[in-house]
This record gives sequence, C-alpha cells and structure tokens, in this order.
Amino acid sequence: MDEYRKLIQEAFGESSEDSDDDDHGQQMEGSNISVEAQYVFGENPKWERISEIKGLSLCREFLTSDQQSTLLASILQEGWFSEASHNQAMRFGDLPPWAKELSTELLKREPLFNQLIVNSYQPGEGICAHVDLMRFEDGIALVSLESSCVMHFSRVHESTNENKIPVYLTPGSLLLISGEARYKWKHEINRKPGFQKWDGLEIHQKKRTSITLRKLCKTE
Ligand SMILES: O=C(O)CCC(=O)C(=O)O
Ligand SMILES: [Fe+2]
Repeated sequence: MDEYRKLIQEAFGESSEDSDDDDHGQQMEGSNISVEAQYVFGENPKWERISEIKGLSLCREFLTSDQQSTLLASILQEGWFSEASHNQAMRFGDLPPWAKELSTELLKREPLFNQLIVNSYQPGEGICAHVDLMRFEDGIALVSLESSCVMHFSRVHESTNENKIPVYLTPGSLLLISGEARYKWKHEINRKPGFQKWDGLEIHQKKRTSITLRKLCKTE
C-alpha cells in the first residue's frame, strides 16, 4: 500500500496547510493510510503508470460497483442534469458531502479539494483537447463512471493526430493527472464514431459521467 501513498503524494504534494491539525496530520501517516486504503480498495488495488507520460497514474478498480451506484445516485439527487440541455455542473468551495467523502475518504487528500466538475455525456459526446486551466493547482483527480471510454493524450505543441497516447477508462477507474501529464499534455475524449477503439474493437457507447476534483490556486 506504500505505492498508493507515494502516488497520492506525487500527484498532490505533501499534506501541508493543515499539518497542524491532528486529525488531518494523522491521516497522512503511513500505517493509518495502509489500513484505511486497504479497506476502501480491497486487497490489491492495481495501479498502472502510463509509461509514455510522466505524472499519469490509473487505478482501474478504484470504486466497486456499489460505490459507483452510490455516487451516481448522489449526483442524480443534486438535480443538476434534470434538463437534457444541461451536461456540466461546477462547484467551488464547500463541496457536496458525497464529493467530500470521495476526496477525503478515498483520496486522502488534505487539504481538501475545493473545486468539482461533473460532466454528463450522451453517447457520441466528448471533450476537445485541452490543458486544465492554470487557476487550478497541480494534481487533478478524475473518476470515470458508466460507459468505458478512451481518453487521448497529446503533447501541448503537437498539432497532428499522430503520437496520441490512448488511456482506457473503465467504469469506476481513477486517473491521477499531475506534473507533465497536467501541464505538458492535452487530454481529450473524442466519442464520434470511429475514435473510441480499444484492442482493435470499437467501444459500445452508453451515457458517461465523470467527476473531476481540483484545488484552486491561492490568490494573494
Ligand atoms: O470527462 C472527462 O473524463 C474529462 C473531463 C475534463 O477533462 C475536464 O473537466 O477538464
Ligand atoms: Fe480536463
């Protein structure tokens, strides 16, 4: 489980601002994290590093199917997507309890994330290549729910369609994006017919939901 702690620290840095807070401080201590992380992830969470891209790590079985259903039910209850034309919700500051739980209980990140985006994609909908805004700190956590998809990474200055690195996101997976992966690579999801292929097979598209957690940079 040390690997898990190392990944979290690599992606989000040391627990800093709250280190004088006893509860929070303790959570980043080695043994506690092992016990709790084991409880949350089961015995063998499988972390993969995407070797071509520094700062990108993927855990395909981050959430159990029960945890995925609970999260989706919580999002549904928010009522953000009750109208078909609504496909994105953004929250700043105090996040809803389920998002806090995702961030504190599962990611062990202190201080808390204070920005949340939930994207709801119909089949065929995706997101254009982009680097997340600089007003967010390094270290972005992305949870993928419902339909599997392939997210493509390309270097910031690369304008051709070559050299894209595909990352396969199955339901319940967690992607940690930091360092070069966050600043030197763009990410995109092209769900138009023909683009969503993995292992030579086109992915059968259903609705997809993603949750991203970030921290706003401090404004001095
Ligand atoms: O939906 C996704 O998986 C990606 C979302 C994303 O890149 C973003 O909100 O910045
Ligand atoms: Fe993004």
